[in-house]
Amino acid sequence: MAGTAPFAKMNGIGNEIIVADMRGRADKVTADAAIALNGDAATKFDQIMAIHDARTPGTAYYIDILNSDGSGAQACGNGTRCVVQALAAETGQKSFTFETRAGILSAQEHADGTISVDMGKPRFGWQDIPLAEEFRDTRMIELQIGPIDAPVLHSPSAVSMGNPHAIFWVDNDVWSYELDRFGPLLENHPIFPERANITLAQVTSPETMIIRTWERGAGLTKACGSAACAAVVAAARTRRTGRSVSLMTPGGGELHVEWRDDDHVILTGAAEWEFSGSFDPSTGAWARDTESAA
Ligand SMILES: N[C@H](CCC[C@H](N)C(=O)O)C(=O)O
Repeated sequence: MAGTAPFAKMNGIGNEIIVADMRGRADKVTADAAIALNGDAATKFDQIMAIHDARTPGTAYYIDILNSDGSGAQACGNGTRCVVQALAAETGQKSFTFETRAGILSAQEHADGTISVDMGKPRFGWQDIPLAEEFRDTRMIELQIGPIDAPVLHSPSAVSMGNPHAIFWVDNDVWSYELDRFGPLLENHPIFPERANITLAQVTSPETMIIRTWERGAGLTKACGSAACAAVVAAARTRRTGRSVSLMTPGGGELHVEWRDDDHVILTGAAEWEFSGSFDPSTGAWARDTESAA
């Protein structure tokens, strides 16, 4: 055993995040540790953002992202903001370049404490998302749930933000859908060979929308940053909104997404520290730091 590692329990507008400090060590946070931490009400989380030493010149750190079921994720916008806030508090630095399994991304903390993450360029090709079969136009794919002649949800847009997303457009109240019931079926639908994050989006104006997300590997969450990016890109592509949109999320928090003319998608929002502790990255056994005990 390589010894315990420090962690901070944080959230990105309600998206439950554990930032794990794995710098200077060769081991990884295991799926078993993730499942154990998620099984404890005090450390229940949506994603672990494990900060490792850099692998690539020009990047500060490699970030390994785990979902609460122990699976890996390529992108996590809300978690990346938490990582930036933790590192900015530690170092005084405001801008960072990270590597994740989806590639290199940059992020910065602003004077008002909000943080912007450059989530990179969206991808729309069916093999890139990925989908199991060819769709020439992923603005609307054939997929529905509910009675065949009166589907409850149908014809989502599909987008990769490094990770796979399906966005279902709803005209009426986004809260009226049983996403906890449909989420698992859609996440694991055979059309998504790597599963998918499932979002319901209600466009309320060309600059605003409300989203709810069932996350791949994590279930219902209070916010999902990459889903916010996917929803805005898909909404702009289908002329439902412009390219700069504020989103309300189930936790009550607001995110802002801008799909810039250079094709990069910028996610902006807050991050919040809750408490710190140390944990065993192989088992998930943990203890709260006494000075941060509530
Ligand atoms: N909460 C994250 C997304 C996690 C995505 C993950 N559930 C997956 O792709 O497997 C966010 O803020 O972007």
